[in-house]
Amino acid sequence: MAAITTLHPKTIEIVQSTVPILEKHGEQITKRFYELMFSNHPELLNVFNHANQKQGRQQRALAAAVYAAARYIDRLDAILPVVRQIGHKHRSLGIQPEQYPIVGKHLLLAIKEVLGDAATDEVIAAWAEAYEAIAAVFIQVEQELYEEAAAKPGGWRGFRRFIVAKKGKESDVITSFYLRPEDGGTISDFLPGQYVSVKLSIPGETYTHIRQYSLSDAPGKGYYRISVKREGATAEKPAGIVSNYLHDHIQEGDVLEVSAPAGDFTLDLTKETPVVLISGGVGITPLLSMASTLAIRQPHRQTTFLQAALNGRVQAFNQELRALAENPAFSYYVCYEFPSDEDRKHPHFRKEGRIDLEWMQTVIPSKDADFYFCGPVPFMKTVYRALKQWGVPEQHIHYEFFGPAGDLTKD
Ligand SMILES: NC(=O)C1=CN([C@@H]2O[C@H](COP(=O)(O)OP(=O)(O)OC[C@H]3O[C@@H](n4cnc5c(N)ncnc54)[C@H](O)[C@@H]3O)[C@@H](O)[C@H]2O)C=CC1
Repeated sequence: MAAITTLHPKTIEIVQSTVPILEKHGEQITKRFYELMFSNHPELLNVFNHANQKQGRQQRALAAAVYAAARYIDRLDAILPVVRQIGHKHRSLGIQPEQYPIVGKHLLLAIKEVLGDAATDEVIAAWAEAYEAIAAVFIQVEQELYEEAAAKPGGWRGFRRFIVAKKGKESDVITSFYLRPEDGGTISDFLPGQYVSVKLSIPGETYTHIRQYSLSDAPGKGYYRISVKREGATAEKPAGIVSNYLHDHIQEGDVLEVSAPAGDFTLDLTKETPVVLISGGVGITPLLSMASTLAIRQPHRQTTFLQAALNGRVQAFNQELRALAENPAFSYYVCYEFPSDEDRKHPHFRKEGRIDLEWMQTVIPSKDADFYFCGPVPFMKTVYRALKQWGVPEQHIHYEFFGPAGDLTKD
């Protein structure tokens, strides 16, 4: 476990008393931070997701993480679960200890610039010290994760070349890629719910792109399967560069660079408690891996799977879930927001519209269960609030954000 540096009480006092001021300017500071850092270190654009930058999600996530760490600066062990979650992502991206001082330097420059006179030398020195302590915790946790991933049978560091052994359509918008290592070696096991990072050099793009995709099949099959939604352009964001490239240009026989599996949104297979898996759209991928693993490892464990999709055309893995539902311990219910006449004939179709607590209570046998969910952020907010309202304790609520973490308690 990470050894945590003890800071001077004065430093702690200055940092904690300035958190609210920095928070007020939070996104302005992190936006400026990224601008400054990328102009001095454009090579870091190979690592950071440019789309999340443009939408401001990365800025919000970084601001939230830094200020949370600063609030707990006198007891950093309280934020270790968050550090581990971010550490998994960093490990899959290949973040290195030497990148932390670069981030620190530019973060302080941005704080100085945005706060102006309020950023006295004393304040900046306290933040520099605090940042170093926070970075030390991240670096140590990440080193442990690198070692763990490399030490596993079939494990590796960094990226490994995988051949697309099979490409298959799962719905109008989702396509699966079955990946086998080019070197013909073994691949490490993973926990259902984990993801891999995929690194791509796309013709015409200056920098490489890295994206995380959940593994959608059970472990132990000799391949990794990712299932990618084609991200079309919307009012909020342009079409996804990577997802469209994968759909349109990556074919069977092509090579992708892939990280070892990572992530802490995982199903606890040592427990026997009932499990409820709730998916929205492409958020089904980690949950299907959990359901498929349960079928192999704990077929007797009571499992309820709620699948929300806009309609049958964009609904993925219908056949796989119907096959799983042949097990009497596995109940499967489908919720379509806009069902077609054909969709209404689906044997597991139970609800039209959006998922809500009232319906959840009619199909989920008991709130005494472990709940896992994943889907678009508005969907996750709905599910999270419903579970809280129902009285499900926080430790039984598990969820995963695709991309930078957000806050489900805020609108
Ligand atoms: N965990 C995450 O951060 C995830 C993010 N996404 C992203 O979200 C976007 C949309 O994903 P799609 O698969 O196209 O989703 P979608 O637009 O097909 O919707 C999936 C389901 O969520 C439901 N839904 C949407 N808003 C809801 C709300 N407020 N309350 C209850 N249910 C709601 C819809 O009715 C539908 O059944 C994509 O950009 C995707 O990458 C998707 C899945 C997981």
